[in-house]
Amino acid sequence: MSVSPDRETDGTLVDGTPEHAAELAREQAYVTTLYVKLDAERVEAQRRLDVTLKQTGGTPQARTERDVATTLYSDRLAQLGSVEQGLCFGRLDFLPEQDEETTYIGRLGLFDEDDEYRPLLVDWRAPVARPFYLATAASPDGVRRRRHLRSLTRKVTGFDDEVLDLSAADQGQDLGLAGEAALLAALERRRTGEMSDIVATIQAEQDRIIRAPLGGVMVVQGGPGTGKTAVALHRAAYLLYTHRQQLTTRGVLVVGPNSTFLRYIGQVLPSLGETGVLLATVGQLYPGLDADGVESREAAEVKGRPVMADVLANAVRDRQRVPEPVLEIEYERDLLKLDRKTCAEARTRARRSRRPHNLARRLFVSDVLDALTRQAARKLGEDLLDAQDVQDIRAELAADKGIAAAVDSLWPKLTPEGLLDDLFAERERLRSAAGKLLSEADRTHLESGREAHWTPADVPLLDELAELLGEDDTDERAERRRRDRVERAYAEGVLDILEQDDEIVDEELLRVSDVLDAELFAERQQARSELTAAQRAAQDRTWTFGHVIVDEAQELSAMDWRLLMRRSPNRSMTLVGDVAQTGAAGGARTWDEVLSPYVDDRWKLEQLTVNYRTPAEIMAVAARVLAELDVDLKAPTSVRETGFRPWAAPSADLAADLPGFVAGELSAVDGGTVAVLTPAARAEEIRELLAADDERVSVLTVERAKGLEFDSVLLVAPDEITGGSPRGLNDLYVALTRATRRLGVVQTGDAVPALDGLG
Ligand SMILES: Nc1ncnc2c1ncn2[C@@H]1O[C@H](COP(=O)(O)OP(=O)(O)OP(=O)(O)O)[C@@H](O)[C@H]1O
Repeated sequence: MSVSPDRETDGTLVDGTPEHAAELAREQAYVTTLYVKLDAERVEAQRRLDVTLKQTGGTPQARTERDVATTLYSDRLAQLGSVEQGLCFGRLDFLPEQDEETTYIGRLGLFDEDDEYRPLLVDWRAPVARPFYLATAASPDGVRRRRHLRSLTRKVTGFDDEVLDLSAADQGQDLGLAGEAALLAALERRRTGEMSDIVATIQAEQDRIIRAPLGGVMVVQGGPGTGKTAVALHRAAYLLYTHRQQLTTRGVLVVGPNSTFLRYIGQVLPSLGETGVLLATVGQLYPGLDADGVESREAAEVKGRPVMADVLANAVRDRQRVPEPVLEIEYERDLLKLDRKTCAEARTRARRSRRPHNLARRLFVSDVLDALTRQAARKLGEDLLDAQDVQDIRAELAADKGIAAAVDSLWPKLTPEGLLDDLFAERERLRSAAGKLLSEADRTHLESGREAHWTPADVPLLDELAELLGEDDTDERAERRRRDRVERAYAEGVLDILEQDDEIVDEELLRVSDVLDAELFAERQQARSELTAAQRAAQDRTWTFGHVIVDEAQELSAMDWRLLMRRSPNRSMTLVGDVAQTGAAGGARTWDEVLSPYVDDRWKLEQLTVNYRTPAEIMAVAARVLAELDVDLKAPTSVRETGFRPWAAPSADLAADLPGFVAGELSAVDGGTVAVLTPAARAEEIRELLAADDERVSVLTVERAKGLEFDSVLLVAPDEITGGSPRGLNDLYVALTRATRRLGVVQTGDAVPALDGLG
């Protein structure tokens, strides 16, 4: 290669030189054409939507066509709107022998219709984009150069090149990073309180997880800051792109630990053009409730134990009673009697049906009515009655309020909420249902933690009860089946019409026949009532998702897992977490323990090893805590150093000292975010202390800070954090690893040995 002042020795252009400026101008020109194309697509999608919306009336077929087209164009418009920022962020140039054209990579695919649909921009999720994330100097996959484009609004502000030849193979590749300059720039930026997407800088170990096959259970274990949350969300976007057919109708569920966390990650998927994902906490997975009540750690732990499934099953059985010894019922100025034996037989038959309580009730009621009818008939003189008379008597008995009340007292209709409320409120009921399954102390926790609000740990119990109780919706279902038949016949006709109409099916969108058969179509049409799959799923407890992603999965209890497994009967799941960060008393110690009841050993473990968040200086402190937790656990390797050493300071008077520490950190992070992490018992006091309304400062317990990150972290009273729970050291580890730049420890009490040596 000839030596040029415009070039580094590896052939990359030197910033500030004329050749660099010329190249930047060429990239700007190309990116400008992409935005012109994007604008044209928007105009066209809007035009088609307007035309569609203007159509009114017509046959049912015409209305259906219109609804399909409206949804397609609205989705398309939303997608085109979401990719404005950083539309194109990468470029691949291939080795001459590859005979491949230069490829530009971005947030969605754009094609040139006038040139045989030549790709102008390749969606990051498309297979051809893969070398952008995977190619390395040692294994270049035909790639000669990878370029990261930097931009601000529609202006290209710069680019970073990597030439993938072997002479570069050992440079800065210890961690196998791709696009190191772009990556470090992304990591250095100030945090805003909302997570950003990482499409431009996904690393190879992350890419393999994002693009793993849809089926089966995959666990992604990784230390703090290794990008588990980022990977989980990008995986959702990838799966929706690659398996749209399967996933748009059933939807994707992403479960997070609390609402603060969901707000933090809420913008990532929309920024990737995906809106059809349901983000929820376990506490939100029981329709009609947003269970955010607070209770003691002990009560939550007991509620999460697997034996609670048996306790609840017993509680339901306890409500299926028989008279002791006879129940007398007044009927038409006479007395009918229900004896223990008759009722016990009816109960056995109903239980043996294995139907849920409210459905088995029909059998019980029917047997009891038969017995009462026989009695009433005998009194009237059996010989005088024909079959119709007997049937009439039965119908009258069935309609009698006194008899209904008597039957109810033996086998009542129950709701999950009513039953759980009674169970925790009435000592005797709980004692009977728990038997030896819970100790007296356990029961006291359940009784004493009663609040007006349902708590997150109540939700899996309510869900379990909903399964045990069932809902007697026989009449509704018959009506639904009738509607289904009509809709399906109708859908077959509509599919034919759509197939023939190119106006309706945009080339960039999926062809209707690719994604729908008549059955699916009918299913969608039913739901067409303006709701997305995610919205419908949120209202339907029995909804099963196409894929379930769980973040901070280590925190879930055994009962939470039972609920989630019901939502994913096909076991298509991605579970991300870190067993070293488990804070919940009933959370996971090992993944095997969590999963073996459901999938035995048929699950796959993937690991993430590089920490993108926490600088090496802070990670060195956290690693000491981790070693104390378990010598076999290895902390992830930090991708960068900041040169800033974490500090510790004693404080005998927090009220006097803390505001000053916070102000110091705020100015040090220059517009960034500061978190004050506190033991739960001090949270209120500290919130009052720092009452000044600065949205850059958050006061959080470690539990609430899980999964979040801040430019600076001030950790108050670490000794109270470690001493505050049986998993105190895990909590300390979580707290230390929330910082992206700075860490300060404010000691109010005893020193914590693992933190010795902080300056
Ligand atoms: N490839 C990447 N490019 C740019 N930023 C990244 C990349 N991977 C991760 N990050 C950033 O690193 C930070 C940590 O990522 P994330 O929160 O997903 O980690 P985590 O493993 O879920 O952490 P924790 O276990 O502490 O919750 C985030 O700011 C994320 O955007």
